[in-house]
Amino acid sequence: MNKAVTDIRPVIKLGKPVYELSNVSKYYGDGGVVALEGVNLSLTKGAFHSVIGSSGCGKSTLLKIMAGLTPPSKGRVVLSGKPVRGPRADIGMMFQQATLFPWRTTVQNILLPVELREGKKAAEAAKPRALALLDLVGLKGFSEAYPSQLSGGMAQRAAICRMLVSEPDVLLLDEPFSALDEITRDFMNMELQRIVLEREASAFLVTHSISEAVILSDIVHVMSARPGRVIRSIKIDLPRPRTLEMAIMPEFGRYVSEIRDLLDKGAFL
Ligand SMILES: Nc1ncnc2c1ncn2[C@@H]1O[C@H](COP(=O)(O)OP(=O)(O)OP(=O)(O)O)[C@@H](O)[C@H]1O
Repeated sequence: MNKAVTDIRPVIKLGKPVYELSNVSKYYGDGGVVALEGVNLSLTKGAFHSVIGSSGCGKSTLLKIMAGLTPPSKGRVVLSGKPVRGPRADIGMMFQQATLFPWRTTVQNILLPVELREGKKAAEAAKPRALALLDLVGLKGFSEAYPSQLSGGMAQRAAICRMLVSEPDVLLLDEPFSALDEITRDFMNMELQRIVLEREASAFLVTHSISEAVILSDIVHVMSARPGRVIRSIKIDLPRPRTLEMAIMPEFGRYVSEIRDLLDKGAFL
């Protein structure tokens, strides 16, 4: 048996914990599908965390539980000292597809969460913030454009604005750029890093890509195959801001092989 896998280390803490998951399990149906079993995670304030694991190991389930979209069958999820029992304004989410409503303009799409939560007046008041966010993501001048007039990368930038408009402390990202071509995806990842650093937000990214996890994260959590558990949390000691050129550094290569080794062997034990 691979020694690294049996050596389950406690999660490395970088700063103040903002999210705490204790012993979280999730069973689907009448308990026939054990998606997660005893997951313990601690996310630190202002840090970029990612979770990687084989297909079906429970990554999206974990994210949905963290977002309050589905309850855990067992265990506790606490964010900023308060249990997560449903969607909250301090949690921002982004998925693989931008899912913008085609009949709303870009800015109307961005303001939708505010409108749904606080009404039309509050959404109108938040418009300058939405326009500033469009500027931040390089979409200045596209506020009145409809989704059909945006490219895939532009639509995902608009989705970033929609996630940020409520000024969440935590960003939960479920493979947000995996539908984009590689060049756009690399670029968007660097943009994401810039935004997260600028806003001092905490981020949690679900990804299938080892290099994406390493280039973006302070900590990479490796999950076992179903039922998913966090088998190892690896601190990535590369300087910030990260650049795509860092992928040729020997340390980068070492992190990638360590994670690949865990996924090849340990994650399937
Ligand atoms: N609503 C549901 N009802 C029943 N089973 C479910 C449900 N959602 C997920 N599952 C099961 O739970 C397990 C974990 O699914 P999940 O989508 O969380 O995995 P994942 O790691 O995100 O997968 P992928 O990497 O392929 O997207 C899978 O076996 C899946 O079939």
